[in-house]
Amino acid sequence: MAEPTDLNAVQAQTLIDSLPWLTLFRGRTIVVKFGGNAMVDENLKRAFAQDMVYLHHVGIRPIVVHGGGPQISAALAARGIASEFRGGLRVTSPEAMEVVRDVLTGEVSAELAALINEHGDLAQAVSGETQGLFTGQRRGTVVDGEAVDLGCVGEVVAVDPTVLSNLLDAGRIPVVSSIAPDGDAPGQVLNVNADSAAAAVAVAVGAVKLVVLTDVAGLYSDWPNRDSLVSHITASELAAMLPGLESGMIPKMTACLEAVAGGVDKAAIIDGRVPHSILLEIFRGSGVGTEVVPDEPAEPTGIKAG
Ligand SMILES: Nc1ncnc2c1ncn2[C@@H]1O[C@H](COP(=O)(O)OP(=O)(O)O)[C@@H](O)[C@H]1O
Ligand SMILES: CC(=O)N[C@@H](CCC(=O)OP(=O)(O)O)C(=O)O
Repeated sequence: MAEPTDLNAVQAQTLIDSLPWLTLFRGRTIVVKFGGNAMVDENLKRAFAQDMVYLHHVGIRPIVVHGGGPQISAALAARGIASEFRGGLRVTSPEAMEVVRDVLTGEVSAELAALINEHGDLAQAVSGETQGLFTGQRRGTVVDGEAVDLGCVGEVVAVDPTVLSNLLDAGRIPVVSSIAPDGDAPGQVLNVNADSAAAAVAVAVGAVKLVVLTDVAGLYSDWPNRDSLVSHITASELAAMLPGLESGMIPKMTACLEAVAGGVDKAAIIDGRVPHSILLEIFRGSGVGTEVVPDEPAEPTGIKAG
């Protein structure tokens, strides 16, 4: 009988190394945010769909929340509408809102669900408008101390996770787009940043982890130099760093903070340009990008360190 080759041994070790993580995450819900910038490459989209199917088949309950910033900007440009971002959020006129909704729910969600469904009838696209999933509220932002009106932009102020838990219980993979009905103006919808929507979902379903795939390796403390990647940061360290962050990292890191503050064990920003990076994030002890964890719990009263 042939001796196992080194490659065989490495492959077997890789599988067995995932055992503790399979045990830990089996039956648990993980929310995965797939950013629009990581979504521009066909092969990456296909690899992402495979990863979601893999997680599903090993007994993890993935929920996908997707972005689509570059896709929305392209669709607006095709209609002669310029894109403007303030504090990482798109200024959204009522006319632009129609395009945002069409792109996110009509194109991006449908495409991601179809890619997953090439592996079986698994994915179901839903938006914040589906069965009362999200209730939104208009929000502006503050840039350089000045209040900025963003138009039809909102945040998720309430989540009814029933539609998501029903889908998960039925063995499906929900694919969520970040459109929310305006709770204060019936009939109107709001454009919600997808990182922020993903955090709201993660908290509402009691997810064990929020993983955000983007087009950088993680959070750099020396942006834009990219010499020092932050691999591990606590909630209070991140809160102190937030006011100095720029553009797309503002909503992303705010979302990580909201997720861990809301009871999610860990939020991770990882490089969506690396195929299957999410499998490394989930099935390896050390993360692959930036992990955000809650502050260390205070030492229980009455017990002294030895
Ligand atoms: N400190 C930072 N570390 C890493 N990326 C940063 C930082 N500050 C700003 N960025 C920018 O944030 C971008 C990611 O946000 P965004 O473009 O909204 O991505 P996504 O489509 O994945 O949500 C990066 O491509 C980078 O240009
Ligand atoms: C209010 C706001 O900025 N909404 C985002 C929604 C899509 C999104 O968040 O996409 P990414 O994850 O690819 O950035 C937008 O209009 O671009």
